[in-house]
Amino acid sequence: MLARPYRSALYIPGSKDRALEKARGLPVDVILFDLEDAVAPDAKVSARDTLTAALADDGYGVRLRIVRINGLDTEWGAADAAAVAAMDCDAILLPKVNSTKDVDALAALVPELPIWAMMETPQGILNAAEIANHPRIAGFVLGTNDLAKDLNSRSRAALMTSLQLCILAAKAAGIVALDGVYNAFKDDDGLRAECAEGRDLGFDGKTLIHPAQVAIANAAFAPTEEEIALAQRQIEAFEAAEAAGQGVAVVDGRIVENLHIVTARATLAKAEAISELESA
Ligand SMILES: CC(C)(COP(=O)(O)OP(=O)(O)OC[C@H]1O[C@@H](n2cnc3c(N)ncnc32)[C@H](O)[C@@H]1OP(=O)(O)O)[C@@H](O)C(=O)NCCC(=O)NCCSC(=O)C[C@H](O)C(=O)O
Ligand SMILES: [Mg+2]
Repeated sequence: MLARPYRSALYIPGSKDRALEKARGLPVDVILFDLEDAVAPDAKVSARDTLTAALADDGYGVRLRIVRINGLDTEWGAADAAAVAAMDCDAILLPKVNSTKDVDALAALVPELPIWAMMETPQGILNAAEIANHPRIAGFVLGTNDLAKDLNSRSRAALMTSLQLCILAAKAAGIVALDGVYNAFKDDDGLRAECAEGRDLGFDGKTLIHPAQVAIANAAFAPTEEEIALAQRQIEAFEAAEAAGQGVAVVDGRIVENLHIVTARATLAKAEAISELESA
């Protein structure tokens, strides 16, 4: 069983039939079916039924299906959670998680599904390590719009400490971390640059708001052909060095040790997982 890729995670308003239909044909790794911010208050209740029916019809193939509910402190949250518990989906996403108590509250309502946490409040960021270690938590999704609002910040640079705290917490706990959305959905160059930055920081993928963003994220978070070729050469060189009783190999003038082989094997496994997903 290969590790699943998380390069692209597209939000789809749970109230929009056309978008729910369109998503069945999009090459995304993850779908974030939204009942929260993408759905207007007067459509919140009917969106539950729309989404339940869409998921029952299926057609989403191997994509990971995650449903974002409204907060449990809202008038819709508890009923959303009960509805999602009965939906045909893979995980539930809780917005504005401040502490493990919020996760406990959802876990009590939804006993089976893995829980993902929106990391988008100052309190939540300060509690990132504890939240990541909660036994029901499977992934973090950065909510950079809410975070910028609460911090009264005006640039991505100002969010960097928060992004990195979440990545540290996620890596230490062995869970997935997805970067926030890029709001200017017609600015491909800007998205490409932000995806590259997110990849360099260590995120597993990027959350998206429009189908036109999918290919850019998929390319940015996949190993490049050069990275794959280098990983193969590193493994070959290291195995040859080991056979000759050496603990270190040299490739392209750089040392290659056991720890680099761990990264090289992870690169190949990710490339294989992507290839398997795309041919499914
Ligand atoms: C941003 C949009 C409102 C733009 O919509 P629209 O003007 O309709 O776009 P297009 O006409 O270019 O759409 C072309 C076709 O693509 C389909 N479409 C559009 N968006 C999606 C989507 N997200 N998923 C699936 N399909 C989509 C349209 O139906 C058109 O199809 P067709 O009829 O075949 O041509 C819109 O993209 C949108 O609503 N996006 C989602 C917004 C959203 O989910 N927001 C909430 C999540 S972001 C967030 O909350 C972040 C976080 O919490 C934080 O704090 O940061
Ligand atoms: Mg948000």
